[in-house]
Amino acid sequence: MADNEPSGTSERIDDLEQRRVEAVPRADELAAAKQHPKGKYTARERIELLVDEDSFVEVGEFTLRRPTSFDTGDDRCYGDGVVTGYATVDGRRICLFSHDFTTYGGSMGEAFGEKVLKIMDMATKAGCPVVGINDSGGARIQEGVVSLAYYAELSRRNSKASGVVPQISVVMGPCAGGAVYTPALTDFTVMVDRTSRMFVTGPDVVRSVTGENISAEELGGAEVNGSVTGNAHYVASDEVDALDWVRTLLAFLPANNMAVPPEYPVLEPAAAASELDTVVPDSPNQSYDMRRVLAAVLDDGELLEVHASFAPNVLCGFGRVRGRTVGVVASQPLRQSGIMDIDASEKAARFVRFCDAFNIALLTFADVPGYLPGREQEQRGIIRRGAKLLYAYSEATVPKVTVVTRKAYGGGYAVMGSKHLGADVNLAWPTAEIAVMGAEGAVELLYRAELAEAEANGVRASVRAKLIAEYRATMTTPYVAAERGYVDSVIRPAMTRARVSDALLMLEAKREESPPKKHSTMPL
Ligand SMILES: CCCC(=O)SCCNC(=O)CCNC(=O)[C@H](O)C(C)(C)COP(=O)(O)OP(=O)(O)OC[C@H]1O[C@@H](n2cnc3c(N)ncnc32)[C@H](O)[C@@H]1OP(=O)(O)O
Repeated sequence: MADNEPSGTSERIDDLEQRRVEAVPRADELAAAKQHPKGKYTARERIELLVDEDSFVEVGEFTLRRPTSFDTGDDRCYGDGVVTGYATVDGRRICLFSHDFTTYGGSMGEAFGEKVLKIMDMATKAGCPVVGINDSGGARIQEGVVSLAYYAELSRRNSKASGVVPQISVVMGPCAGGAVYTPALTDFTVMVDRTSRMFVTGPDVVRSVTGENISAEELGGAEVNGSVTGNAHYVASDEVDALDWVRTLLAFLPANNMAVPPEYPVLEPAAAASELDTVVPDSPNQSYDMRRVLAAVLDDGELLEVHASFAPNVLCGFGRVRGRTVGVVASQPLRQSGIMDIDASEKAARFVRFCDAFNIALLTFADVPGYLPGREQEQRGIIRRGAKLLYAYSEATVPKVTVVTRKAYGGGYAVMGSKHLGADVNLAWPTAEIAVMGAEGAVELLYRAELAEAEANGVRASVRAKLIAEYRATMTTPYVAAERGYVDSVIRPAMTRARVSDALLMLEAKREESPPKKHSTMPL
């Protein structure tokens, strides 16, 4: 034994304490000195902001990287650029990892990769959510192919854990190259305005390969990933806001796919039920805010929106009805009249599949004039990509309750939680217009000859108005669908919360089996 090595028990304990000081408080002090001037928290501070006080148990704080043929490893430090462990959030267990940008730029090498995989495996076996806080320069250059291997391994773990435990990524700095695929494979990604960047190749590479000059913010900032690409589910104003959002999100979710979401005390909605009787305007061409409907249906009117600024023509988010989590998919007539387009379809499909995987009942509100027509959407693949939502609803076996508030035209009717896609309870307001298309378009198509004759006689406007009124009275009502049982009940809007909550209670123990298969072949 070397002279400076501890021999007795008390010396060994002292030695442990010294090592711990070096691995944790001393490392944090150095990290804070680098991160704070940039307006960023350290890896452990971020964990402390996320989890319950004193609940974090670190795993692998004494990990050291192995020397490589490239260097001697003299600069090695404990932890190897990532802090891993488990903790509780609101008393419920989570596993987490948090990149330490101040150690080798938070880049992933072998020891780092092993730590992350270990915690992922632990979460999957223990059945608890995983939160990954990303702030990294990507693959560690000194460790070459080994670091690439760990990215691939991590993608495999993400895929294995998908649908088993909720996976949440928080991007709080750079996230480039292969590193972006872990957030992409997780269920939710949170970015921080102006400090997060996520791109496959950064501006320098873009410039050298394509000659294009583009800033990092424009290429992969939080704003662009939140509203254009849809990679970010929430854009936080700062790091504290990002971690608050994750805490709120976790409170809606079950620990794993075998568990049910946590139950909370029942809260009354934020708006009176009677307000729903006046939400839908008399004119079918006038919009209204679907959030007003949700305010009178959900507990406390609370909706935790995901993808709020991406495809805002459909709202997706978590709320509660009588203390139980529901996944809300709702047309938003305020934005593009709530029409279904590619982004809206993919956004809602992903959300529906998440809810189905994690036993979260689906509550759909439809006011949708159909699928968006036109060259741009057709050429970008609205057929294949629009089919994703049909697929997701059809595949979902959780309780599904749908309310048609106004328009449910054409493919929009079918896709927004219709009975034919397996919804359990379908309700409609008396203002519902369930038809192949709106009255104006239908009359132009059906009465071409009559309208031409009326035109010749100088009475086109009055004939057209009469035909539209007739079509509305006979075709665009909820009663044609109700007669056939496609709608279970036409209800007074003010009764919506009561009827939705009764339906969800009735469906609480719903069990629906799907035929055995290896996996589906959904249109990706
Ligand atoms: C399958 C996976 C494939 C991939 O991940 S390929 C992508 C590989 N990564 C990259 O190309 C990004 C390389 N890094 C960068 O571009 C920049 O460091 C980055 C992330 C934009 C951050 O820039 P700054 O905030 O200015 O910080 P900085 O450059 O001074 O870096 C801070 C310290 O971190 C180090 N670092 C950053 N990325 C690293 C990496 N990948 N491997 C090893 N060390 C890395 C960097 O050398 C610097 O160290 P030091 O403080 O000078 O000792």
